[in-house]
Formats: sequence, C-alpha cells, structure tokens
Amino acid sequence: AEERAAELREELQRHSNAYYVLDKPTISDYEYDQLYQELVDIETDYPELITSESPTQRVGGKILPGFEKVEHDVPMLSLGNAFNKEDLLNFDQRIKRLTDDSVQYICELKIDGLAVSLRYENGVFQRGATRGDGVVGEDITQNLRTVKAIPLRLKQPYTFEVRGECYMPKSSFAKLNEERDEKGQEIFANPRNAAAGSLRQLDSSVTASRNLNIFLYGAANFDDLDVSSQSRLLEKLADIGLRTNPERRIFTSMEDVWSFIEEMTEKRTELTYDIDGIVIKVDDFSTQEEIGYTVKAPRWAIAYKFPA
Ligand SMILES: COc1nc2nc(N)nc(N)c2nc1C
Repeated sequence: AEERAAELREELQRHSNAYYVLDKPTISDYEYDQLYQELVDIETDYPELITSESPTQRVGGKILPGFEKVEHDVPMLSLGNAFNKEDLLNFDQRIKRLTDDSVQYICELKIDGLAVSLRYENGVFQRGATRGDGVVGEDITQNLRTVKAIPLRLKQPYTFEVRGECYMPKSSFAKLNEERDEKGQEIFANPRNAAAGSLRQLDSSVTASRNLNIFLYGAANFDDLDVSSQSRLLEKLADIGLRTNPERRIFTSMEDVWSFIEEMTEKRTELTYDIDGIVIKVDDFSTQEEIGYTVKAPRWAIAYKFPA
C-alpha cells in the first residue's frame, strides 16, 4: 500500500503539472479522478501513509483564527515606474551610464494580482506568504496550497524561495461576481481585489473554490539553481515544475522594448488575465549586481505602467 501510495502521488503530481502548469493535459479528468480516488482509498485505510505533499492534502480542514506574520528571508522589492517612452529612454540612458556592457533587457508582463513568496525546502512546499510591506508578510500557506498550479513538490529537491503573482483569471472573476450578485453579495471591483480577498480567507475551502492561478517571476537564495540571468532563471523554474508566463521577450534596444509594449497594449484585452504593465529588467545577473539597488527598488529594473 505504501509503495502504491507513493507511485500514485508521483503520477498525480506529473498529470497535475501537465494540466495546471503546462496547460497540456496528459490524461482525461476521468482517469485523473480514478487515480485520485485510489489514493484517497489507500489513505483512508492507512492514514499513516498520508504526506503533506499528497494532492489529497491541498485543502486544509481547519479554519485559522488569524494570519501569522512572517519575515521574508530576502525582502520583496518594489519597482520604479515609467509612464511613457521618454521615461524608458531615460532609464536606458541611466543603465548605459552604469555599465558598459551591450546590455540585454528582458520584458515580462506585470500580472495584476497579489505578490506572494513560496518557500520550498528540499523541493517540498513549506510556506507561502503575502508580500506585506516587503519585509514582513502574512502566512497564507494553507490558502496557497489550494492553488493547483503551485506544486507541493518540485521536480528537484531545491531549497529556496520563489516569488510571483497570484491572480484570478478574468473568466473566474466574471463568474464569481455573477454568483455573488445573484446572492445579493457585494461584488469585487476587479480581479486583483478578488484574488486578494480570496487569499485572505481564514477558511481555505473558500480559497479552493475561487480558481486562483499563479505566474512565478523571481527567486531568492537560489544559488542551488546555478543560473546567470533572469531569462535562464525563468527557464529553470519552468523545468522544475513552476508556472512562468510565456509572453516574455529579450531585446537589446529600448526602441524594440517600446514596440513590444505597443504590441502588448493591443494584445492586453485578449489575455485571460489582467496585466497592469510590462516589467523591463537587465537580464544578466552579474550586470544587475553591478548596477545595484536604491533603498527600496532595483536600479536595474523598471515597470512601465499602462495608462489607467
Ligand atoms: C525584480 O523585482 C520584480 N520583478 C517583477 N517581475 C514581474 N514580472 N512582475 C512583477 N510584479 C515584479 N515585481 C518585482 C518587485
């Protein structure tokens, strides 16, 4: 039974990764449910075989009295903002003054959700927290465990923190507000508020019902991963089972960055999730270190914000 339980956990994690992270299902829902039920039956007969990373343990039973405060191992930074092309050209000039490399920029979508940090220890999801003020956040582990795109065990036994944006897809937001409106409940103003409200639930079964998703974009204490740039970090995160956003591009000229921004300004309405800007970062990590940080934000990155 123990061997079969471990086999089922591994197979369910693989299918779950394919479906929720890669968006490429490998078996039918029916087949998945059969395997899942087999694991539930074994765990019911042998409760001592239940492990924290079993997919049957995603929705916690207990209702929390409140949220514990947690201090981030490495502070979660904020970003300087740009509002037009001139701001970006000025940013480019500042960067060129601080480094002589022919710098490469990586552009990533700025997802309009809630910034969270996930800590993995030896590949197992241990703790999830909100950004809070960047130094101290709130422990929302049991709510983040209900987000199916968050693997409870990575494909490699790494110990590090990943950062990303937890969000509610536009379709789930519309459906949730329709249901709330029908019940005479107050509706959410936008998907970001709905995601934040869904993650600040003391009862994780409510969170589980909200169909949240996540894109990871950064990490802390990730020496194990041995990556030399942001673009390689994102590839590595995807390789080990974490969900990253595919709409990312690398450019060497700010003119090309601007063309990408114009392209995404058009494409924005077709995305299945809200974005509030584009984040432009120096891609190479050693160049990032050379450029450094201000008191609260990296000097090597800027967030272009779409007009409200
Ligand atoms: C380097 O720091 C950051 N990088 C980011 N990248 C993306 N894609 N989205 C963000 N919201 C974001 N936020 C911060 C503070």
